[in-house]
Amino acid sequence: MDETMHDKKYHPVLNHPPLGTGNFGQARLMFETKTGKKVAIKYIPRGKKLDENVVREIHNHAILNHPNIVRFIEVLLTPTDLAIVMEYASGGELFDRVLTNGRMQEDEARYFFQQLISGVDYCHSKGVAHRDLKLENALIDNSHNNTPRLKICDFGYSKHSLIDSAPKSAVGTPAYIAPEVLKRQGQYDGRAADVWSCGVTLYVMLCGRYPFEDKTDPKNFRKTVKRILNGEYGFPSKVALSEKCRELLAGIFQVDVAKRLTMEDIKKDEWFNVNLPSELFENDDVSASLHASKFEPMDRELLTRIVEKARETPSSGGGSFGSNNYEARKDGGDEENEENRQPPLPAAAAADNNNRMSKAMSVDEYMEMEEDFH
Ligand SMILES: Nc1ncnc2c1ncn2[C@@H]1O[C@H](COP(=O)(O)OP(=O)(O)OP(=O)(O)O)[C@@H](O)[C@H]1O
Repeated sequence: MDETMHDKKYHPVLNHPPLGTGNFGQARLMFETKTGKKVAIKYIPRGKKLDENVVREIHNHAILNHPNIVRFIEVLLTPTDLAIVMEYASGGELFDRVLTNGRMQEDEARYFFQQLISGVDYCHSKGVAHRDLKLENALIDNSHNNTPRLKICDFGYSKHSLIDSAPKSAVGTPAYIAPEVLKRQGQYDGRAADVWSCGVTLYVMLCGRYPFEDKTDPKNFRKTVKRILNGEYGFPSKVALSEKCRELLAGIFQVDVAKRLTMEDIKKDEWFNVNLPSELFENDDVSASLHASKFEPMDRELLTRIVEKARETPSSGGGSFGSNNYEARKDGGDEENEENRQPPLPAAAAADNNNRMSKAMSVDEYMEMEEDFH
């Protein structure tokens, strides 16, 4: 693997702050040198810390090709990082849209929910359960004639039904985790858990807060867990939702997985079908090919070889735009921008970007944090 390839193929957008920083690395906006096209590249520092999550993220993301999923382009190595190259979604996170504009009317929330379901349904049809669906992992792409398009991202917790072991671990983001996942009683169906998280996403768009938080003590994870396990939620008095919309949410928030709506049920739901764009559920591969001009999934063996190489101790020296070089750039003036990037947070619970309940990690980690906290 030629480690200078990255620098030849992509170059940075000058003075652009990082798109964001996750548990594993940092995402940056870059240009494809040949075409001038913008791409998002996620840099994950090389070394032994590159774990199974990263491998799964890459393998599962690489096989997906759908208009409502951020398109995976390729992985490359720099001397310091593993670089995951993806389609760039220019409109930021759906989370920020709710932060900025407040809760949505039913029509707008349905518009995004339909696209979310279209993307998740496609993932499931390819054997992939996402397991960390939330507003922060739903990006907006504004490049289609000013019609915002939802793009699911971050497959770091995803599982493939054939390749990976059946999901057992309680991972995800507390406010969005399904009760059977929280119970930690062995294997669960990742698809049903995704349905639950889609319901939480819809609720947050409509109500501007999380459904299972205790109103008087929203940051108390134990209380939230209890309410999730009991399927206990209500609606803010100021939010007037139609009966059909409430029925859909009630069908999704069924603690008993056997009673919970499936993706098929949601696709037939009356509220869901209002103004449903016909192309959303046409034959997925056909509709995908309409949107993504040519799609050749990166060879699985090559992917595996690159990730294996990335696990080796990084070579010294620079020349790349990996994490080490990024430090140098920060000194060059990005730091201030980076600090100012977050919009001011309103009081509403859904707007709390530092809320521990909106960060993905395992439930055990949360429990430990809670112990320390109390
Ligand atoms: N393709 C993309 N287009 C535009 N912005 C992106 C893209 N991918 C990621 N981002 C932005 O960069 C941020 C960091 O992404 P990243 O996937 O590294 O971490 P994360 O989703 O926050 O968390 P983690 O991977 O640790 O669960 C995201 O929150 C998102 O706002």
